[in-house]
Amino acid sequence: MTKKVPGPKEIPFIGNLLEVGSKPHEFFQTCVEKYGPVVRVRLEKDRDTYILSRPQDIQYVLKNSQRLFAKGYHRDRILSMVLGNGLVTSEGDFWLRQRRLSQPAFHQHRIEKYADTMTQYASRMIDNWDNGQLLDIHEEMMQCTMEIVTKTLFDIDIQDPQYKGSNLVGQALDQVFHEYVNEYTSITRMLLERLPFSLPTPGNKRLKESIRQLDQVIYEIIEHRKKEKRDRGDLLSMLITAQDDEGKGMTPAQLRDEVMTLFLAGHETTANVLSWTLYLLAQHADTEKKLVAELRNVLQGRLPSLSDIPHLSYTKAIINESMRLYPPVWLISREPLEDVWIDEYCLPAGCEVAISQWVMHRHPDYFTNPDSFVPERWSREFEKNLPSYVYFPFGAGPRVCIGNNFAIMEATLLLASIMQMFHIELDHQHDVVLEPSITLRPQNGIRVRVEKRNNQFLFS
Ligand code: HEM
Repeated sequence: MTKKVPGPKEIPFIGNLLEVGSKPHEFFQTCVEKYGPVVRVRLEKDRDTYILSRPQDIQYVLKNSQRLFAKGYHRDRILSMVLGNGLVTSEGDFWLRQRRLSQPAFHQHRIEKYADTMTQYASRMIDNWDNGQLLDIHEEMMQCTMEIVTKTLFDIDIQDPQYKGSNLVGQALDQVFHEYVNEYTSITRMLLERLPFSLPTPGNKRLKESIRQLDQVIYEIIEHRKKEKRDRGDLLSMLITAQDDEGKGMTPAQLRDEVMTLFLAGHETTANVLSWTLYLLAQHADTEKKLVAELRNVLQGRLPSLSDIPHLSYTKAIINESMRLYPPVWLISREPLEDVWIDEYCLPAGCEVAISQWVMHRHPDYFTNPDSFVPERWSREFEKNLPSYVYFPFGAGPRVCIGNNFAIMEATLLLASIMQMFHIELDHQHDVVLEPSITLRPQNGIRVRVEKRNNQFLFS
């Protein structure tokens, strides 16, 4: 016999939507605190959401993410239209084949080649900053990670004069990204999902037009590359040459979907890590001091490189702690393909199972002072004793992030490049607001003043 899953009272027709408001992450956290490890809430018209927060239940869902649980992205029509059937949105055997074909592009020895691009582009960004300048640090991180992903995906430098002003991939991708992510917040997306996408609203028209333009550009590049028949060292070259056991590669449509997916998945997430890390460092002078000491000791004033990364252990602890407090992906959602049992509770096929990094990473059972920024907690001993499936910024199981090593390398190199040259001061006139969209981002950016460190501080 199944027991009734505990959860907050719902209002007819709107369920718990009012309580969720613009802070679903906090609502989920309160539900777990109040009702325990399995909570039922109503956020959609036609199905319940079950929030799970016990490591063994999270393990069960994520490990069985292919056999028993689907990702359920077919419900998000706009996302499906932008990403098509790429790695993030596809399911079952199709996903498995694509994952196997894409995996070699992310092997450590392959992505290590991108380290120089990362520092080079970070240094180009920093060179444009003046001492004392006010800027939106999130905008800077978004631009820099976008340039890095465009170069590593397509071997295109969007600052190169030959690409400037022409209708090229960086601009087209940026346009789609802007229309999709900036114009469709989670609330508008939830409402729009109920309307036909064929409705000629200005937003729909703009999104469709930018996707059309982008498709044109991407298909041209793919065609040109296929004719060129040489490995340019970028991710696209790898995807074009990848073949399955039967010697079959990806069709142009599959390549298009994977390229779009990698661009979107690999760009804003890493920018968010960097923005939140800089935001935290600006509020923790002691941590900043220790970080600068490590950078000074390891780098001696030169730009960081791949071989420095193993020596930047405090930098790594800072990134871990920042992703604990501000996980760039704050929620993983799954849909059971059949009825599943979690203890004495039966979760029906087709419901939503929600697993939240925000909730788990701040869970008081696993982290002392869970809301405090303490990079020192990331000792070897602590990592060894931390139960699995409590800290998972990149997900886990078969659908774990394919770009996790790429992202950590990029975040480390960019953070080291920035912090050895600049001190970041928050602009206290500006409110930083968390926006839990698909990613956890600062809604109106983060305004800061950048102050150049003097050479004496750097080299003495
Ligand atoms: C700090 C940065 C990043 C974070 C926190 C992050 C987080 C995640 C998470 C949590 C998932 C799993 C989602 C789920 O299970 O439903 C995921 C999947 C994915 N990520 Fe990332 N990601 C990051 C950077 C990147 C980068 C740089 C790339 C590519 C260049 C990338 C490409 C992907 C792809 C393709 C998937 C889908 C994998 C699959 O289902 O097979 N991500 N990411």
